[in-house]
Amino acid sequence: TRGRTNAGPGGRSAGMRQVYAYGCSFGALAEVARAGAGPRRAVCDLGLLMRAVLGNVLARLVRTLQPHLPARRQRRTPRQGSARTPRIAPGTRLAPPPEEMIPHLRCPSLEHFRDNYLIPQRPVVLEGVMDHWPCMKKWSVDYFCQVAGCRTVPVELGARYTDEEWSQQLMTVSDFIRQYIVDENNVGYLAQHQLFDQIPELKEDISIPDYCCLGEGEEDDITINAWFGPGGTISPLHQDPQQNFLAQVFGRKYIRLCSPRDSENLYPHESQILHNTSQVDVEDPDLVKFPNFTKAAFQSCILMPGQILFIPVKYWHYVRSLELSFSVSFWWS
Ligand SMILES: O=C(O)CCC(=O)C(=O)O
Ligand SMILES: [Fe+2]
Repeated sequence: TRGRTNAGPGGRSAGMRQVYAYGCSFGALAEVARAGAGPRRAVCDLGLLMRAVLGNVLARLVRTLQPHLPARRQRRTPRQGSARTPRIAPGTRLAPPPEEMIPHLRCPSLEHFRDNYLIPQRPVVLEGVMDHWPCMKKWSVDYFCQVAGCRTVPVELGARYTDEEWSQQLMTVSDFIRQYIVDENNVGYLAQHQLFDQIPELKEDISIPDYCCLGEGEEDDITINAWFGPGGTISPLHQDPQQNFLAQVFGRKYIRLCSPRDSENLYPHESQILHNTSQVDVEDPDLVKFPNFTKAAFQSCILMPGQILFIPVKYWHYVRSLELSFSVSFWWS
């Protein structure tokens, strides 16, 4: 979850979803009704959407209240001008942390994946696992218009969910496509949405990876999210509480990972809501403000169509789409 609401990026966490759900249900209902969906679908969309959009209201609430709350002890960020502020000559170029390649593997056996990646909690890119999923041939912008055009979905507006101007809006899939996919001047992200519960027809085009059976949880408890957007969407560096298979259907994504063992070098936000999100802009880090960021060890990849990235529990991840992209994530335990 991101600054989003389940456990993902800041805007995306469990508590936020709840508060948001209570606070926004009337607004969501009005939106859905306005969108003109049939009454049964509208009720179904509403339940799903409340979970997705609520994070927004809570985030705003926190931002509004934060200046009025007593100052917290700053553990990680040295105060400007304090003795601990690093002395760096103006113009000195600070080196960002180096990146290592994430290993790639073709259809490993269940045992091999379990012993070498799941148990030691190491990321890996799996190839050849989703080649035969129908989505690989079927899915396109036109197809989504046909199958889901009139359905209402939550869309994130603004570069990052951590930005002041970030917001979420409910709109139909066809409006989203018209405004943010066809028109390349705007960035909108249909992010972290349980589209496959909303539109079961689309679920037939994907499969739950067999490796999920290595977890202790039930298959029914796996959360499947859709991530659909143009090039340039960014999920800031964050961690989620479950194992994740991030499956890339079309488009490429640049992804950087960092172990939870490095959390102290990543300067998580101090607020409860964004505690799973780093304050550092991974691709343009302020190393004066966040000097220990250089100590963090990163692994990265460009996730290509047909590849599935295993992100272990609580592993930090940063994601930027390089072009029109559709990913499906499976959060499992
Ligand atoms: O693809 C993205 O933008 C973010 C995906 C993510 O954070 C997740 O699957 O947990
Ligand atoms: Fe995530």
